[in-house]
Amino acid sequence: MAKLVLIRHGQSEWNALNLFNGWVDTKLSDKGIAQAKTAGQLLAKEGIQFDQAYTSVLTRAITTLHLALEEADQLWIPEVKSWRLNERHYGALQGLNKADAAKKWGDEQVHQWRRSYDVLPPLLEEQSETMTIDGKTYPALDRRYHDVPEGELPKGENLKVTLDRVLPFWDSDISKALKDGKNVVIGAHGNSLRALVKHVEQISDADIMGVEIANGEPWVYDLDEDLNVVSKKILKPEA
Ligand SMILES: O=C(O)[C@H](O)COP(=O)(O)O
Repeated sequence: MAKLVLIRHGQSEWNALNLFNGWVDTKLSDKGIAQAKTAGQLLAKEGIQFDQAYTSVLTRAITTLHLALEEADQLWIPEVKSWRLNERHYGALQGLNKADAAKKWGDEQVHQWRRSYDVLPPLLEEQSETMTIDGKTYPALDRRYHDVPEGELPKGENLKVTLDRVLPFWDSDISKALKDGKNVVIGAHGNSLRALVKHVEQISDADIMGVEIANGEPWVYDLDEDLNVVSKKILKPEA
């Protein structure tokens, strides 16, 4: 039996502004920092001893993982970062305000882009290394992606495409650690984690639309040796 803990990053600066984030490398807001620390306290209270951590190459997930592990006194555990755990690439929606997008394209269209399994967002015409919004420049598709296989650098992804690029890393690294009985923590993103949850819980394409993962609330699974879910709970801060 092994434990798998999924933590969506705390609120990012762009979550706070209600902007589509995707692969743009924004930082945690003050609220996000507090949520990450609370996640660590919740994990410490559960007494979970981790063996291995995984995270994306985006600052908001890495910082959340580190703050949570520090609170749980386990910042020392081995850690692997992979672009395959990045947020879903939101294509040409990145940097747009979600409410403005709903006014322009309609609530239903935006809901499909955000929650459906296989509807692609409008794609980027070209990839750029930075993204500037309200006079602030953020890293986007920069040198950290030099190891992405040719043709795989996304211009926009739905959940299906996200799952397709998360799975090779699940198979090569994460599932192996779990099968070795290691307790694993993954610090990642709303949609890369929804993709993993779909796979782990074998959720249908239709039902995954209703799955939401809140910022900074750890999802804790007990998995058997075939990685079937034995139990699951979501740790929530006291109201
Ligand atoms: O990329 C983003 O904007 C968020 O991290 C996830 O956004 P969503 O809830 O619109 O999928």
